[in-house]
Amino acid sequence: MCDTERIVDMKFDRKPIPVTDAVTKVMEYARFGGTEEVSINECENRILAEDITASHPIPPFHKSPYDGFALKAEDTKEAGSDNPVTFHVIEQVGAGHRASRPIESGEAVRIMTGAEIPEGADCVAMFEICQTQEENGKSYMTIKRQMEEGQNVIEKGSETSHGDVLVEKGTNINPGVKALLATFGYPTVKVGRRPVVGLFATGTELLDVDEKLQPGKIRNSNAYMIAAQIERAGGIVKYYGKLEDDFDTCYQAVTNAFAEVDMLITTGGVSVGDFDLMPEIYEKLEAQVLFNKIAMRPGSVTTVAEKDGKLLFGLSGNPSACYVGFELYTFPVIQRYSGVAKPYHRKIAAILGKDFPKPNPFTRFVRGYIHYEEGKVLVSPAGMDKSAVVTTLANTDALIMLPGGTRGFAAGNAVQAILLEDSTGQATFE
Ligand SMILES: Nc1nc2c(c(=O)[nH]1)N[C@H]1C(S)=C(S)[C@@H](COP(=O)(O)OP(=O)(O)OC[C@H]3O[C@@H](n4cnc5c(N)ncnc54)[C@H](O)[C@@H]3O)O[C@H]1N2
Ligand code: MOO
Ligand SMILES: [Mg+2]
Repeated sequence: MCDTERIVDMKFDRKPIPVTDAVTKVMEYARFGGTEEVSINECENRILAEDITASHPIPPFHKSPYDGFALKAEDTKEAGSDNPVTFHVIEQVGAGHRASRPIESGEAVRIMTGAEIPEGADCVAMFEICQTQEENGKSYMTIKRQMEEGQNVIEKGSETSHGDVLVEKGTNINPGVKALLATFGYPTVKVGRRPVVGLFATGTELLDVDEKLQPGKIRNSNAYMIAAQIERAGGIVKYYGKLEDDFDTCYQAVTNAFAEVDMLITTGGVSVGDFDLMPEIYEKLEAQVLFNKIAMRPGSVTTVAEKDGKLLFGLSGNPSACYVGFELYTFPVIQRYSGVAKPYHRKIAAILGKDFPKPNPFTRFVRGYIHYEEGKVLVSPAGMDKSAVVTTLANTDALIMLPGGTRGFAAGNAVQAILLEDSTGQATFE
């Protein structure tokens, strides 16, 4: 048998594997990309590579939650509506300042929100319940209510103690995490490196976004879509442009790019057509094909190969198949590289919002969107459900995962929805 016949034979000899097996195979080659130190100003949506530990208690001192007077509660024990008790106001303390001396019985300090409670004081009476007067150049304050020890005092360490682990490594840095980094004095933070993900679109039919439509041609939408998916997943896009379906050009371009990136994505040319060149390219590259057929729709032809520990993702050319293939197989690899503790998209139980009567011989990932009704989470198909469809994707933020061997679903049925725009994640695919 000559080489061409052998390759052609291999092309058609594809054994579909279950989705979970495909995910497992890919993740065997997914690795953590190491760490780097970034400024607090540039760490949004990066992944913590160190635990955030309280470097001091919060608050770091007993502090006042109100503007008022700090005093000894004991001094108010006789106070009542008919029995005002008067205090000598010895000084005024704003946030950022401290009282110059401890207070004595009968004394009060005018204190502002956020200021340290003076030594000797054990409560704060809000301005609203106090009356003030001046006499002979001295300030006095009168109160007609009893105060309790500890009243209106935020105790040192009441929020968190020194040494508490507050955010674990592997967590996405959101605005709240940034607040903690600043609180505990982290001008820089250790995060996971982001992978450089190379990207090619293949297909002689592809036009650039600024080109006029021509007979038989279409604009290259997958490159823009995948670039945005890479960024949404936390990767750095290295777009190499589009390639015509010519073996030597494609082989050379893929070989060169593969050496420069942490992983490479191609779209198109993975099926069995005369101009589907990717199978031959993997062969010539001597890459190990992990799978080239998956028991799923869309994206059954999604192919993943490995060479020297790096992954090549051969995503389908059909836009919906390409989109789904990325979210199932490339997304968790990018997440793992970046150090995300839970690298898979979060899957939730939801109620199907519209009928989906199509039978599902294989696991089907219907592009859908989440909505809420009467406190319930619903997910509805976003539109036409064909592999070649592009328009439905604009309205997609979830994939409705319908098991193989089912005969269609009706509105109201319980289904599983894979959330594409939720950074919580989950530790396993299932
Ligand atoms: N005889 C068979 N034919 C096909 C099979 C099969 O098993 N046997 N599988 C079908 C399935 S399923 C899919 S999915 C497609 C996969 O095709 P390829 O991945 O080889 O992609 P292409 O042939 O290059 O293109 C398919 C389709 O997508 C359009 N396309 C390609 N690139 C882009 C892009 N960057 N932006 C927008 N659209 C793009 C292309 O024009 C084609 O229409 O194969 C089936 N065939
Ligand atoms: O791979 Mo194709 O997308 O199954 O439709
Ligand atoms: Mg094809």
